[in-house]
Amino acid sequence: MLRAVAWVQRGLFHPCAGLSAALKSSSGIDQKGILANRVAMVTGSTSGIGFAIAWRLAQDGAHMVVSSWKPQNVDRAVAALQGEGLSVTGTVCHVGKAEDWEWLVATALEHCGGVDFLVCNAGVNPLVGSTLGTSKQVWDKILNVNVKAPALLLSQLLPHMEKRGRGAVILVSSISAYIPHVELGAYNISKTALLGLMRTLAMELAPKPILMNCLVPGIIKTDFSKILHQNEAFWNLSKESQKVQRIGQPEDCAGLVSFLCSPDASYITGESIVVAGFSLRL
Ligand SMILES: NC(=O)c1ccc[n+]([C@@H]2O[C@H](COP(=O)([O-])OP(=O)(O)OC[C@H]3O[C@@H](n4cnc5c(N)ncnc54)[C@H](O)[C@@H]3O)[C@@H](O)[C@H]2O)c1
Repeated sequence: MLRAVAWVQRGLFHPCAGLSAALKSSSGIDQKGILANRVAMVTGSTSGIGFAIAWRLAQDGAHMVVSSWKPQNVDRAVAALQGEGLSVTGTVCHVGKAEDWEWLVATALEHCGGVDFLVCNAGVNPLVGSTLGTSKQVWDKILNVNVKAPALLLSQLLPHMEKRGRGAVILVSSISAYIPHVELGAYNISKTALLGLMRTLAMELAPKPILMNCLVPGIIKTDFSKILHQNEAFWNLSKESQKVQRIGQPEDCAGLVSFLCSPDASYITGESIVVAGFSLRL
């Protein structure tokens, strides 16, 4: 199986040994798996949930566009996927910066031929504290990265996605949209807004071949959630409502995203699917 990697930097294009092959593999040659011949873009995909998703989609045959705001992390993620013989293009993108997501879209179009699946995973929470004590600066950061960036990135990408036929967008929300974590107010609100964004776009995009769904993770063991999963009192309390008696792993989220991108999910849109070891309906 031909697999390839390219590492693309803004203003400085590094055609490493695999680039021409990356173009070939993104156009479908030698790719195998349920997502073969498709291109998937995951934001914030150099660690945690985003990386697990990128890994899984690549294992399932997609050519991956991985990105994050730190070049060294992109480098590491690309090398890890490449080490498994998977097909990947990596570039730096801070999703809160318009010039970065414009570059991300241009890179995917030029070097991968387009995008079929967009997973808006990058998210921030710079604040632990009172909601009404949140500064304008913090509100701006949280809403820019967590809510506006997915909408604006998709608005750039959508015309190109439609042209390629069936596509899927998955927004990564959070269980805190349903059960707000105390002291994470602005973050909770941003993740609730993502549910609204998904539902609205599912309606607006219904005539197009693009499916819109939300992944809603519970507590998943990553650097991002350290503040929660390393807090013994919090975890003991969580276990009481948690049905599956273990903390979630990033990989627990990845299979669902692969399914939502697969032809088996072609009649599913407008859904928010909780991956939390419990159900809000129980
Ligand atoms: N871990 C959890 O318990 C949990 C629960 C619910 C929702 N989530 C959501 O899942 C998503 C991923 O979180 P994670 O736990 O994997 O965190 P993580 O810290 O392990 O990974 C976050 C990734 O996003 C990247 N990133 C951060 N800010 C960025 C920016 N401005 N532009 C581009 N990339 C950026 C980081 O470099 C990293 O690759 C987030 O949206 C988070 O809100 C996480």
